[in-house]
Amino acid sequence: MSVQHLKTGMPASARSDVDAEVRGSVERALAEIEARGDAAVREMAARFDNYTTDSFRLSEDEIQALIARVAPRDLEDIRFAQAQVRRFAEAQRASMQDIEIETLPGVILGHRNLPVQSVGCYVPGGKFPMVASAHMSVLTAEVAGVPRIIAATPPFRGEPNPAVIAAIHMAGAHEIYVLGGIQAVGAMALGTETISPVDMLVGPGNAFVAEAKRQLYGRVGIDLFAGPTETMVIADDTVDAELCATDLLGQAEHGYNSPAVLVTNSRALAEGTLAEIERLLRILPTAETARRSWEDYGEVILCDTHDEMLAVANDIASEHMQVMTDRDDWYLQNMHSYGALFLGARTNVANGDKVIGTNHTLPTKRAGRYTGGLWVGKFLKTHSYQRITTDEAAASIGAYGSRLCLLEGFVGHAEQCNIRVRRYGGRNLPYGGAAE
Ligand SMILES: NC(=O)c1ccc[n+]([C@@H]2O[C@H](COP(=O)([O-])OP(=O)(O)OC[C@H]3O[C@@H](n4cnc5c(N)ncnc54)[C@H](O)[C@@H]3O)[C@@H](O)[C@H]2O)c1
Ligand SMILES: [Zn+2]
Repeated sequence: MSVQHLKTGMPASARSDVDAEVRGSVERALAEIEARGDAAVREMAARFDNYTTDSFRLSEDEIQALIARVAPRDLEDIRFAQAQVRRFAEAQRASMQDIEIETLPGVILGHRNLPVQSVGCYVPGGKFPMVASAHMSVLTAEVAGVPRIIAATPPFRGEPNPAVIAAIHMAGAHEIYVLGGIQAVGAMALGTETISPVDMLVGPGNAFVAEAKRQLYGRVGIDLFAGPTETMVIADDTVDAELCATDLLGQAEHGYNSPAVLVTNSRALAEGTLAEIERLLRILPTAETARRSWEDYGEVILCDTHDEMLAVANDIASEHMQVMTDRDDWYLQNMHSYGALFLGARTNVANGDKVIGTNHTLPTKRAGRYTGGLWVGKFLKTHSYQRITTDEAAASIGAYGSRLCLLEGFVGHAEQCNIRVRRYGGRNLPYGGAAE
């Protein structure tokens, strides 16, 4: 096997130092919010976002005034994107069925998919006002039937961003708060004097937001670990360096810590992409952050074979996987760990981020090994129920139950079964042996 790095990012030890620092600040900030509620939230909004207000919650009048500032074309585009997200989410919802079956005569087992009762959607907006994240969290929760949906988004350049607020409102949020970072997710999950706590937190965010959600997990549910954006391009010589460089930088611009990785079996494409990236970084208006991401986290990995490329890709489990090869379908069949796949040169991550209809909130930091992205199913809880409808079933399954309880030493449990065997059982048990 020959897998060769033509470019690497910062070493793993430096990355884990960064993680440890974030972990510490989040721990301290959440403890403050828990202890002092709104006062702590207020101080953090002033410190991290330089933002003060009488009420972090927007009134209906404030929401309408912000929406009135959005250009009609922009509102129309948001409506279009939301229609695509809704269409796919509704089809996914329909794929989840409640079931009820008779597993043995007189034994009925079933499950129901029930929505979480209240969710807090984080809509990021420190560096860019992320309009699309509103559809992904709020609208999807709405399709799932969540009765209370609240959303928080940071001020952008000192005030709530009109397009983001419009998208959150149009997606169906019931309460909107102008709050960012740890103070937003902390306040929604822990509750304060003015915000009643939610059952679940969802949505992407920077390292502070993702870590805060991770620490709050257990106290509340979370969708997944959706931290700083990552992208991988898997390409062979069916595509050119300009396309690969564009796709890598397109996502590296998210922040200073967004890994972008090229995996290829073509040395010419690898070297060409490195050169193209340098050229594009001289003209891309967001080059300042994209360059930092590329220098610290960018990688170019040269393999001999597609099998090696597949193994590298599954191991890194990148959030976005753009596949542009002579065998895209083979990758679709064989990839097992990733956030979402983008297949073929016509497809791209930006469409997936903003408009095409699949959810853009996706697992990062290798969480793709154990979860897919946010979807309507994440807002639904699958609860089982059971019912015994005949005397014979109560006695027969009870005989098994009784013996299996005693096998573990649970006499009280066994008695729950025995009392029913005595009450409902005759001597003729249709299955299983009689209790002694
Ligand atoms: N995984 C996904 O699905 C996905 C999707 C979209 C976006 N993203 C990621 O979301 C992130 C958005 O990041 P962003 O920063 O622009 O917006 P953000 O809204 O996530 O974070 C902004 C907040 O961070 C807080 N903050 C900033 N510096 C801080 C510090 N030193 N200490 C404590 N708090 C601090 C501030 O309160 C601010 O309100 C990007 O990293 C992007 O890659 C991920
Ligand atoms: Zn993106």
